[in-house]
Amino acid sequence: MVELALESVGYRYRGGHQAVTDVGLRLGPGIVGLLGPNGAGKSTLMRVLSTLARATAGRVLWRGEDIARRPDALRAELGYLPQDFGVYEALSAREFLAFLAAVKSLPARAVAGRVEECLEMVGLHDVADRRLGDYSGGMRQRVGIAQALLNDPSLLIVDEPTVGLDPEERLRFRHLLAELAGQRLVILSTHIVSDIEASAGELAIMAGGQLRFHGTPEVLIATAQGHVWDWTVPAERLADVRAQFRVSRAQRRAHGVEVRVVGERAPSADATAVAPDLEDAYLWLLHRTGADA
Ligand SMILES: Nc1ncnc2c1ncn2[C@@H]1O[C@H](COP(=O)(O)OP(=O)(O)OP(=O)(O)O)[C@@H](O)[C@H]1O
Repeated sequence: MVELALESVGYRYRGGHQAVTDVGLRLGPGIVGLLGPNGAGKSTLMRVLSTLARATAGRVLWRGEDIARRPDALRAELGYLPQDFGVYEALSAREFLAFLAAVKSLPARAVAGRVEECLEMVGLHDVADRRLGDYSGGMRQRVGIAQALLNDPSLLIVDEPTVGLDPEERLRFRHLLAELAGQRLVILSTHIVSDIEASAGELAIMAGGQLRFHGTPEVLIATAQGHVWDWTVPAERLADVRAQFRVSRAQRRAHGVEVRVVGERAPSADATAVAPDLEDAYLWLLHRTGADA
């Protein structure tokens, strides 16, 4: 049974900075969106879950076993795409994957077949002999996913994979991850709500090193019910409104700027209450837990 359990996990850097505090989570198959603003502690937590850093408090259990005691059991089933994934520019995707498959000790007779399967899965089969140096950002990220899939991992950890991608590549990458989930546990960290909006069945939201929410997007959205308003303001007031209220987005219209505001109460008598979406609910959560201060 694919299960990753975090019990009061904490991580303190050597200099003394407490990056993760008391995180408890139990995760099974499916896509989990790990969402949080920059500096929330996501990357640190991902490194702990990938056995690259050891929790300084609490423990992490993979299939019931402490990963600090038996890191290899998790590593054998882990696919990891770090935030700072780099490729060897002179190699082709096919060569690069074959190289990594050997480094990862895949059985020699299985390497060629598996490399082809992974290229196929990420849609790079037709360009697999091109130099990686000539790949776009999105294509490189797909190579990153392909290498993470080489060992057919049960646990796939992907850290901020859409940073630096253009909107089209971003979309394509999201679709790819959704297709790959199946029986795997995919943990996808991002600070962009739309990255996980369509795919994540579960959300874990961190801010200031702490877990602020864990549950389905629907539950998160329900918590913001009654706290979101549409309000049209003159364009010249926009800066003021932003300074005074939490604005989840603003759209210029012929008669002014339509802003969506989240908050305790209506920003003005002429604002209209509207149904929250995930972006609003995320902003509301950060606000009400004081994480956006
Ligand atoms: N090597 C380090 N030594 C000390 N503090 C660190 C180190 N790396 C990160 N931190 C701090 O730990 C906190 C959490 O950082 P982390 O990178 O885990 O956050 P994040 O949510 O992944 O943000 P980002 O998306 O910006 O990477 C931040 O305050 C960061 O400055």
